[in-house]
Amino acid sequence: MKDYLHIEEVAKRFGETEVLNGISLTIPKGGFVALLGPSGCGKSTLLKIISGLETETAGRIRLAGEWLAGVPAFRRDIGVVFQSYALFPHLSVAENVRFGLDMRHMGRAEADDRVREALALVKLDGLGDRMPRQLSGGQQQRVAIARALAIRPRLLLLDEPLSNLDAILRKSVRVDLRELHDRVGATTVMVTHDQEEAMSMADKVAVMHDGAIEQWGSPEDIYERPATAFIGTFVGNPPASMVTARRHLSGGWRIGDMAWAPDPALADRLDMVRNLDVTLGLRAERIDLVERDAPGAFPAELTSSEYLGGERLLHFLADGHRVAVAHAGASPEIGQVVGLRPRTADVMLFDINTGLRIDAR
Ligand SMILES: Nc1ncnc2c1ncn2[C@@H]1O[C@H](COP(=O)(O)OP(=O)(O)OP(=O)(O)O)[C@@H](O)[C@H]1O
Repeated sequence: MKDYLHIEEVAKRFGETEVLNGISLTIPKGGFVALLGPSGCGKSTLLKIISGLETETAGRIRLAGEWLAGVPAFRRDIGVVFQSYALFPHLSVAENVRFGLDMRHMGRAEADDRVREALALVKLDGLGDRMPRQLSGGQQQRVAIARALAIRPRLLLLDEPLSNLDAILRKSVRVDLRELHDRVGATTVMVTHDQEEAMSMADKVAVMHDGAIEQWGSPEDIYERPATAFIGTFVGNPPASMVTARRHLSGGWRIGDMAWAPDPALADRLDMVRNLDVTLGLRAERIDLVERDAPGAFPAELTSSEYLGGERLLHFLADGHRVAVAHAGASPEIGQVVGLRPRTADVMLFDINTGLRIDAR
């Protein structure tokens, strides 16, 4: 079912404040979608509206063929996992997982089976009698997921599910979560502000900004073809560096006050830009370090260097613009001026005024 979850023009206002302005999304059965955006962009509000904990001001939502308007949260068969896990501290692990089943007045034997099945799914078999405080953070998070899965939800909603875990655990749990999603055939919507999490787990990502979806695409689309400069600076580790190039009246280009002669193929692309100024989006792994006056390069001074194991992330200043470069060879000295040559085909061009990407590569 291609439009298993169908969100149509959903808007939300709190008083005068418009938090969501007409969100539309369609998610197939079995899909794993991430809502990615900075704090305050409205992603949690959208999740709450889907789950029935908030009511939309306008628009409508259909799940598995059923319009949800007026259907209370507990009748939607949606499993929700919040950032804080919200386990009941005075209930055992099994009782926590059972909670939604008791709410649905499920018979004891069937509920016992479901609890056992859900705990096995998250690999916590045998820990049903423990209390939440006797579990690690990662285990508690899995109990919260087991509780959401026990009701065999039509939809699984995850709100920043990994944010309470330490960095190492987060990386392994994100693999576990994705595998679990595939194994149980769930359909999942996850909210996160962490681009790495969104890109590594989801089939499709909705990048949200100021209550709207700025781009909807696969992780590759979002990384390779960001629709706006905002997305370029939000996605990627490190994010793309943004550099303003200015057309010089006597021909050629400048970066700040420095003359820059882009290689001919890039110059052709730049020549199609109508404005005087253009924003170049440069990915750290797609810039070569060369002699300062090598063809196609612009000069930049090394200001700091981070060792990342295997390679370094070098931070340069090019006449006021910060540029990050991933580099595996020997590092220049701090303060040294070298040439940075962006790989022509990988340079992203954005409109200086609107931030929209100019050319389709
Ligand atoms: N009940 C409410 N009443 C008034 N304003 C609210 C309410 N809930 C959320 N907001 C506002 O709506 C905006 C979006 O909030 P939301 O929690 O959806 O953002 P978010 O993208 O999930 O951010 P975060 O990652 O920080 O949770 C914020 O400006 C927030 O202050």
